Amino acid sequence: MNETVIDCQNMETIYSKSLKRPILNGVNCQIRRGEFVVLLGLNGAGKSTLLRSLVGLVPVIKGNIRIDGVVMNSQTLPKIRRKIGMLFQGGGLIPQLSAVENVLCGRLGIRKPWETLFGFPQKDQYLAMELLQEMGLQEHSYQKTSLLSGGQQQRVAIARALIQSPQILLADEPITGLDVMAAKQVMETLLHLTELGITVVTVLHDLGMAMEYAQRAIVIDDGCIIYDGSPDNLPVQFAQLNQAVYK
Ligand SMILES: Nc1ncnc2c1ncn2[C@@H]1O[C@H](COP(=O)(O)OP(=O)(O)OP(=O)(O)O)[C@@H](O)[C@H]1O
Repeated sequence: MNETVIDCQNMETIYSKSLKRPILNGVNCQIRRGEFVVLLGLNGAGKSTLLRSLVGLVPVIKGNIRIDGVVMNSQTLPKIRRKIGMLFQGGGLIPQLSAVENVLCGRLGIRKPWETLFGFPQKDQYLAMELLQEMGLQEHSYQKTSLLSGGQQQRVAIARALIQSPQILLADEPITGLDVMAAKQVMETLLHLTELGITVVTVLHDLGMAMEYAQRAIVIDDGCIIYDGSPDNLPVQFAQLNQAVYK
């Protein structure tokens, strides 16, 4: 479990005119297989940008990113993306489709167009049902996702990411807007994935959840990592951040 799967070396992203600096500047971090890492920081710090840069959605100007030992560039990006599942802010489900149809959408990047012309192969459908069962959503499989609760929708989104069999799952604020019980269910699901060897990196705003579930916390401020270590020290880190903001 000591193998590095995400390696950012002195990474600098595109320049933001409004910020008058690169959005991320000199980011160094190494994340191991099966680690559960939370990214924290104030609004606009650069957390989502860091997640998006790991799937090649943000241009990197300096330094490099290695995923599972492979340096990210235009040639390696398709291969790298197949290793990574992404949960976007708000889940990104198609509300008028059922839960199982949404999960199957996760196979679109893997199947060739002709393979899904008359529907998804039966093995994909079994896999989608199996994942919904693992998420405790079996009885909601054929329900439109617009009719599911926020927590249930988030678990459908996790199943959709998992149908690609990713080695890494990146989640952008997966518990925002959920009640405590639903948020805990999502966090427990993510924790369970790390026990299966999947690396989970998630943006959170909830220090309590970060301390309860994550192994490691990375705090970003103004595009730089200002803390990388145990989640137990987070209250101190945030007290310092707040002091700096109100000075
Ligand atoms: N494509 C872009 N071009 C220019 N600036 C951008 C771009 N994407 C993000 N930014 C800016 O970079 C900064 C960091 O944005 P980011 O979304 O990564 O922050 P965040 O830490 O995830 O914030 P939040 O907690 O509010 O979601 C913000 O000031 C944002 O306006």
